[in-house]
Amino acid sequence: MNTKVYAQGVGKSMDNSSLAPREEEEKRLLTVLEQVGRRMRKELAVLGERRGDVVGIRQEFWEDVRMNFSDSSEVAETWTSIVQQAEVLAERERSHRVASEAVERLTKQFDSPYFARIDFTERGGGTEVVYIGRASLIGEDGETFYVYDWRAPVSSLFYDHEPGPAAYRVPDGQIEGELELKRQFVIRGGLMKHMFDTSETVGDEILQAVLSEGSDTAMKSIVATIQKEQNGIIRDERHKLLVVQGAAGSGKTSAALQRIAYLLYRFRETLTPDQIILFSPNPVFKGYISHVLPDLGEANMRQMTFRELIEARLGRRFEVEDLFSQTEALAELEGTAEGEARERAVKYKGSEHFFITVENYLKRLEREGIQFRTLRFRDMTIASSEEIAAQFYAVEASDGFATRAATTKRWLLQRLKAWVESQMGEKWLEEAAELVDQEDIQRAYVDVRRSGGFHDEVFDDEEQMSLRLKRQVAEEAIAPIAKAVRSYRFIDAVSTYTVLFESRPTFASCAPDGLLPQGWDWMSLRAEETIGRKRIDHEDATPLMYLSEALEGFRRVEGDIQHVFVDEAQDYSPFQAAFLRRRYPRARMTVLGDFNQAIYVQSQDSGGFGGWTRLMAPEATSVLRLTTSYRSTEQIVDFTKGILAPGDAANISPFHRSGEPPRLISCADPGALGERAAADIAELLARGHGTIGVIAKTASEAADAEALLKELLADDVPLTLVTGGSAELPKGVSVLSSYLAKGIEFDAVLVWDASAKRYGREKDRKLLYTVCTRALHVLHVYWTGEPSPWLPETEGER
Ligand SMILES: Nc1ncnc2c1ncn2[C@@H]1O[C@H](COP(=O)(O)OP(=O)(O)OP(=O)(O)O)[C@@H](O)[C@H]1O
Repeated sequence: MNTKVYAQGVGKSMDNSSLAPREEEEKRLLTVLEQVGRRMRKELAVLGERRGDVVGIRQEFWEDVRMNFSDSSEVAETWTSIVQQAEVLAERERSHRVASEAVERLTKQFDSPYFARIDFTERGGGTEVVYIGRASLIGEDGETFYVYDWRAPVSSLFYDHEPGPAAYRVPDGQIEGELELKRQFVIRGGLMKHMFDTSETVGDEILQAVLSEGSDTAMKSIVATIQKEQNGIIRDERHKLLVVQGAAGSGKTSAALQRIAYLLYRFRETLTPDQIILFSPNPVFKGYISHVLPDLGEANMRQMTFRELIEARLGRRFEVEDLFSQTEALAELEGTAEGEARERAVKYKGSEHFFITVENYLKRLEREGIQFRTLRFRDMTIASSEEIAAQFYAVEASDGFATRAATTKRWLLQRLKAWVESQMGEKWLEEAAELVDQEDIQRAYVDVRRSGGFHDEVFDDEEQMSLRLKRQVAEEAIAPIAKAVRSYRFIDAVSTYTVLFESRPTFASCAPDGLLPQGWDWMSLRAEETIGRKRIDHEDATPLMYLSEALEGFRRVEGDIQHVFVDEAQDYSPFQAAFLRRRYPRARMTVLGDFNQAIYVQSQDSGGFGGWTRLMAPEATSVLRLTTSYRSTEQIVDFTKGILAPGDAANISPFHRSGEPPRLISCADPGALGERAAADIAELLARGHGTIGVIAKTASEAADAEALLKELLADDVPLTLVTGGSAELPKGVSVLSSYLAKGIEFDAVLVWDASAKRYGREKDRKLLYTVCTRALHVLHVYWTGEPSPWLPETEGER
């Protein structure tokens, strides 16, 4: 590598003959900062003015509103004046927000306006000097580009090329030429700390420096050090489906977030953050990555866990098992016939075979077979399930489920209305109306007045009042039914689903090979036991959700989403992958995962990835690999590779950053383990490691570990038990389960009890790998009794 270093610091040598470029760059930096300062002054003035406006309007809001409720026309006028005043306030608040965002951006630009410079000579043209930063900076003339946004087409030269012949893509083609110079800067607080000329795509020194820093409780953006292969992922516009297999710590999540920022910039006219959705593994991870986009000056995309999706659809009426509980239940049943049957069911219900079966079943449901719920009030039938079915199936099948369901919904709402009218003479209603309180009578009175009642024929008006009252009472009585109809609950998706496990011929006729899966009888009994009792096994949740959403029509559910990102994709079953594809029919998909971290039974048979790569046509699909692990030191990466089977570890290489070897520590008993870990924690904190993760296998072991450590550590040590409900990663020492550690990282990781008892089975190998790869700088592995057979032999302490 050929690197010129212009200042002491991260680099090794100082090149005195090159001070002139440094002076030149410092001068230029001042010019840019001056521009930033000027813009800042302007925006601050606007901000002050708007703030004043907003405060003023808020204070005087009620003074400027004419309040008069003496009659209905006055009420209307009062209402209009409130609306007007609120609109003025909203408008000022909007421009206040725009100005305050600009000030925020400029503040960041003042700190570090750019991180790179490239000199590019276009073929047949002159040389252009381009500075690249997190955001662009354009002069007041509207023409001078002081800084280009890192996402501008020309900026990709920096990430993709070394000096020499180079090219970059523009929307209508490609621009070719010669990259004359590539320079990197570290600017902090407006001061030039370092400056390098480099011949590598993105110079090693800066990356080294960035990676050696301590980790934080929130993820950082990698904009200044994006690597070429990551840039390929970030800027891909050609493929509808991007599948990234990347080693632990290779920057999959980072690349995904940078890609979202890129897409929001590139398609800013048509794409908004709420049209992008990212599926995260758990709430802790959600919090962990939620600062990256705002830091890049973009609003966050939507983020959710698959669990939240399931809960939203099924959680209100059923107790739905989650993936962790399923995993722990399977572990407990291991070796029993029951355990074997359940594992078979989990794998089958996550398979493509089952997905096709459900799809075929849906085709059949186009003709017949959907189960509907009878609408009933007390013992009166408002619409029977047969009538609803007849209505649903009367709509042309070619209109699709969405239209048929919506038409049926409208019909049912009409039916409810008619039913209310039909009840006017009924005794129950008369009685109920007599019990009505004063407030309701008042409402009926206002209603009658509004519709022009209360004139001379007093008798008639009274009758109208009574009718109104009764109507009101009847409508209130059936309000829950109307609400259920509006949210399509007249379709009984659960019963429709269970038919598949009640009727052999139905299942067999839908299965792609006409066969029942092995263990169908067990699944059938299990469905009766669980679903019949309002409990849903995790393996049934996605198929059920699929059926339920398909019967309402997916377009209605989430038709507007344009990009779906799935992180930790190896944890999804092929069924779930195919489901997401159907759920977001118009979306492009970016899917990132690592088959070496596939720790759940539901996805193990697919090699962790099979389900994703076949979702779209091969020409629309790109499968990429990231093999360099940036997170951990060379010593940790080499060690963790040793946990995997040799074939699986073959494609992982560390980024050359050296650290201390992992420590393997055998302890006499749990008490000794606790004492040793507590002493090590105190030492690691004293050495300045800001985030320490104590990772136990299960949630209950994590709770025990935390209780023990709390006793042993001094009171002022920041120690937190991170649970499934935690939304933020705390500073200091976090104690958590292996499942929650997915996707996040710590300066130091202490693996709590890596004994053969805990991590002894083949299935535990990838889990142990996942846990150990969370470490940036320090890794300690403790156990009692026999160590896990997956721990590699090292020369460390035993
Ligand atoms: N180009 C880069 N420049 C600087 N840091 C990087 C770069 N790529 C990755 N990193 C750092 O490496 C670490 C791991 O990145 P990230 O979490 O995105 O990896 P991952 O592939 O999603 O990991 P895992 O699968 O293990 O969860 C992070 O600290 C990230 O900041």
